[in-house]
Amino acid sequence: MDTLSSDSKRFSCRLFMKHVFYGFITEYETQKIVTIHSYTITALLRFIQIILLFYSFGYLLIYKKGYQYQDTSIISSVTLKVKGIGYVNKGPNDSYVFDGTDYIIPPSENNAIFIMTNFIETEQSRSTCVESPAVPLAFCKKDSDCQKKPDRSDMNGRWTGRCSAVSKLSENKTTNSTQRLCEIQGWCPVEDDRQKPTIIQDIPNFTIFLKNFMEFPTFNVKHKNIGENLKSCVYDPLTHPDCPIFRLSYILNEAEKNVTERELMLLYGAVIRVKLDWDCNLDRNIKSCKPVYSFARLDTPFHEETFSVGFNFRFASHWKYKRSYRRSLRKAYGLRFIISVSGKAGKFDFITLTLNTGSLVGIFGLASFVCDYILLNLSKKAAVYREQVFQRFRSRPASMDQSVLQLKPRKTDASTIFQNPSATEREVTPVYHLSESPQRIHNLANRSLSSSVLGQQNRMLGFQANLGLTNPVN
Ligand SMILES: Nc1ncnc2c1ncn2[C@@H]1O[C@H](COP(=O)(O)OP(=O)(O)OP(=O)(O)O)[C@@H](O)[C@H]1O
Repeated sequence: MDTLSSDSKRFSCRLFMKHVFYGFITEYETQKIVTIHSYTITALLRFIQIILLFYSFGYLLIYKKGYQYQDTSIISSVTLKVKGIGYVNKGPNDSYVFDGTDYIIPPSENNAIFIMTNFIETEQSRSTCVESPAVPLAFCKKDSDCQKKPDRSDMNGRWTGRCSAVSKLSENKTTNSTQRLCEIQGWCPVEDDRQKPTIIQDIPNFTIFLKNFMEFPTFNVKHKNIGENLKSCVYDPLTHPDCPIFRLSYILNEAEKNVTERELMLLYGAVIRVKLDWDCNLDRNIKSCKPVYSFARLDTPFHEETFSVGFNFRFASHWKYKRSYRRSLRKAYGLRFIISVSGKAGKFDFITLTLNTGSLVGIFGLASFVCDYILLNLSKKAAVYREQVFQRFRSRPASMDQSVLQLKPRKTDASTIFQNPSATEREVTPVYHLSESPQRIHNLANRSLSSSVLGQQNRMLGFQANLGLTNPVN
């Protein structure tokens, strides 16, 4: 039984493949125009056509400039210059002034700039001193505690093996107590980053000049973000949208909306992304092409981060005083700006226009496809419409078909569905050779006609018909 059914499946598969193959080489399909008077389907067709017209020609071709060859490769160079005078209050009548050379570290970077907003400074010389209480291994009671201590990466020098007493100010800085810490040999005194930070004032009023030169190599077009006859200005989206000089307060506001976060950014540092986005229509004058500036914060907000907040690093300036080496160590917190430039340029191109128009015409044909599908499969009179739309025409005379009916079934014979669209399995007629005896032809015919193979074949053809490919079988 199983063998029989698997044989029949294989047979039906083979028949189907043969049918498809013979159809492919022997059946030519041509269009037939059928006019159907239906308000509903015509209204639907026009509605879809209007939508597709707006989408394909309005949106894709005109708004998205489907007539242009577009390219996103861009070569660019950015230089940044910050101006502004900051100051640090040391006491009631004591303040230090900081200019660009002091707070920009290093003086020049590629597509980035760091502005120091806060720092901890420690004057040091090479000697021995107690380790910082921030190092957990530093605490001791006697010298022997400091001997054979392991070396750790967070240490500020090398253990000398001595335990020294130092005075310690309480949290509220009112009482003095002593604590014992292991001594180290290194740059002394060690930095204590728990001390009061030195915040540089007036930073939000600084201005930053973003100078960008760029080229679209595909079109051999060069451009810059500085307009002609540009006078001293500061960017404002309404009054000076073309000015490339930005106030830091504007950038900070754009990058971070929360006031507390902004204050913490100045205290602990942050990373800000500045993006220049060019979108140039080269069919117009290149001078009318302006970049769009956008600013966003790249580091994690302080209320979300616990392990490492902000942005900081250390650097030192060295000098020699009375034959001994000295240095000023600075732990610098600040704003790091990363500049990225992206761009797109488009120019009219006849080949692109031709190719895109072809695609758009194809999209436009979707309207008829949808309506045909509804008409032939979902509408009440689908069967009637199908009968009118699909037609099989045989160029051979009917007599020839009759004679062929007398022939023996060949292995290659596929069943044929005749013109009647409501043909059932029983109307599917195989072809026979005359050489067979009438009894054998009768037996063969009965077996072929009742086989599930032809039923399946008809169902497949029905499926094809649903796709609008051939004559359907009900
Ligand atoms: N961050 C800034 N804020 C305000 N103006 C700036 C800034 N950077 C540059 N400028 C001004 O923009 C103009 C062009 O700057 P550019 O650096 O090309 O010229 P410069 O003569 O080298 O500038 P400067 O010597 O003043 O630093 C100059 O007038 C300059 O003073």
